[in-house]
Amino acid sequence: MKAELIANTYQLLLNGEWKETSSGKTIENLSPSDNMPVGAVQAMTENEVDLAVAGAKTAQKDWANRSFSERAELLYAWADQLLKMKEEIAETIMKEVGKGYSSAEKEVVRTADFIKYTAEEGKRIHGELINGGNFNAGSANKLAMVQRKPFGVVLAISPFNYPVNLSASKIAPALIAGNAVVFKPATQGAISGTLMIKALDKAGLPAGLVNLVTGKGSEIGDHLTTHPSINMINFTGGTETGEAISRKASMIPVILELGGKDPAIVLNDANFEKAAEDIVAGAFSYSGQRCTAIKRVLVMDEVADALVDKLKEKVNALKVGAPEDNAVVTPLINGKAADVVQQLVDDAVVKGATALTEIKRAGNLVYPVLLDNVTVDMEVAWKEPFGPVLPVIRVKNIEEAVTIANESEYGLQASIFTKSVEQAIHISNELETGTVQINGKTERGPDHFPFLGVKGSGLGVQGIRNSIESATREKVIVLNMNQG
Ligand SMILES: NC(=O)c1ccc[n+]([C@@H]2O[C@H](COP(=O)([O-])OP(=O)(O)OC[C@H]3O[C@@H](n4cnc5c(N)ncnc54)[C@H](O)[C@@H]3O)[C@@H](O)[C@H]2O)c1
Repeated sequence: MKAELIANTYQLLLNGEWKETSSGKTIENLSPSDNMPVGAVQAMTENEVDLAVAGAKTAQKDWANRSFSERAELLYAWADQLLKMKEEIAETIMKEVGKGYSSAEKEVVRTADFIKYTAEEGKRIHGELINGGNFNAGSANKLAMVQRKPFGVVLAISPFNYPVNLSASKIAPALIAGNAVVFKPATQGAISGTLMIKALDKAGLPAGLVNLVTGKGSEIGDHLTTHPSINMINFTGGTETGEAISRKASMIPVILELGGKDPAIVLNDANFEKAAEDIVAGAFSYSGQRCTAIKRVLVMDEVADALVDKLKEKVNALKVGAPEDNAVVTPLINGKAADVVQQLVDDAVVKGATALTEIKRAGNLVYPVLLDNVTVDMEVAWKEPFGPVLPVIRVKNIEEAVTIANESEYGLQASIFTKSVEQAIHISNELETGTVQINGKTERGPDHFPFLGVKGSGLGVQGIRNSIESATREKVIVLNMNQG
C-alpha cells in the first residue's frame, strides 16, 4: 500500500512504497530566506541504499523490454502530473532553495517541456547497419547491426540550485533509454525532488524503476557511488565532489556537470547597452547560484569605463530581497555560501579592487557586488563564488583576454560581445570551453542543444539527444552472410 506523504516530513520511495527510514532519523531543511522549517526528509541507511539499488536492478529488466513508445507514455504522463502540481512544487522550490517564485514556476514548466521532448526524441533513437565491405580488409558479406542498449541502473545525483530541472534532466533520458534510476537529490532541494518523484509515481511508475534515496551525500554518497550494481553515474555539483566521484567510480561511465568561471569578453565595437544587460542578467539571476553564471568580465581597456558605467547602473537597479517578492538577488543557500562570497570580496578589496556598489550583508543575503579593477592576483579572478559578485578585469587586448580566460581551471561557457562575427568566431576557436555564446549571456539551453564542460567543468555531454545517447551503449550483432 502506498501511503500519502505526511505533511512536512517526507517519506522515501523504495520499491513502490512510500515509507520512513528504519534509521528513525530525518534531516530538517530550513528555508534560506527566513530560516523557517520547510520540512524534513529521511536519512536512509546503507542497508536501504542496497535495497534501492537491488530493486532498481530487478525493475530494469522488464522496463528494458518495453518499446520506446511505451516508455514515452510514462514520460508524457509524468510531465502532465508535474504541471498539475506546478504551484505546489514552485512554492516548495521557492522556500527550500530561496529562488524567486516566478523563476521556480518557470523551472517546473521547463522541466515538463524537457520530459516531453525527451519522450519524442527517444522515439527517434535507432541504431545503424554497417556493411563490412566499407573497410579494405573487410567483406561485403558481413553486416553489423548496431543497436542502442541501456546500461542498467543509473545513479542520478543532483545539486541544490535547480532541484527539479537538474534531476529530471538525468532521470528522463535514463528512463527513455531503458534504464532504472536511483535518484539522490541534494539534501537542500530534496523536498522539491521528492514532490517531482511523487508526480512520477502518480503517472504510473513501475515499482522500483526509480527509487528515491535521501540522506547526506557525505554519509551515503560513497556507498552509492561505489556500489557494484550501479552501472552509470550522472552527477551535477561542485568540481571537488565530482572529481572525487570520478576517481572512485571504477569501470563505469560517469557524466559530470561541474563548476564554472564563465567569462564575458567585451570588445571595443560591442553594443555596450546590450552587453551590460546580458552580463548583469547572466551574473546575478538567482543570486549568481548558477553553474553558467557570468563570473568575470574581461573588457578592453579603451572601452572599460563606458561598459562599467552601464553595468553599475543595471546592478544598482537589481531587485534584492525575498523570493516571495520575485527578487533577483535573494538570500544564498546557507551562511557558509555567503561567507565564501564575502571572503572573495574582502580579498579583492584589500588587494586594490574598486567596489562600485555598497558591500552589504544581512545573514545569508549578500547584496550584489560589482568589483572594478580586479587583477589576476585576486582570488575572485579565479574562484567560483556561487553568489552575487561580478569582477571586472580590464585587459590590454584580445590576446590577454583569451589568456586569462583559458588560464582558468574551468571550461564551461564564455560570452563574446562584438559586432564582428569573424572576430567572434576566431576568439571562440581559441577558448577552452564547452560552449561560446556570441552576443548573448552564458546559459544552459535551449535544452536540446549539446551542453558540456571541459577541464574542471565536466565530463561527457548532456542535451536531450546527447543525454539519451549517453545513457546507452552500443550492442553489435554481426551477420556473416553465406557466400554460396
Ligand atoms: N555544470 C553544470 O551543469 C552545473 C549545474 C548546476 C550546478 N553546478 C555546480 O554545482 C555546484 C553547486 O551545487 P551543490 O552545492 O549542490 O554541489 P555539491 O557538490 O555540494 O553537491 C552535489 C550533490 O552531491 C552530493 N554529494 C556530496 N558528497 C557526495 C559524495 N561523497 N558522494 C556522492 N554524492 C555526494 C550532494 O548531496 C548533492 O546531491 C556548483 O559548483 C555549480 O557550479 C554545475
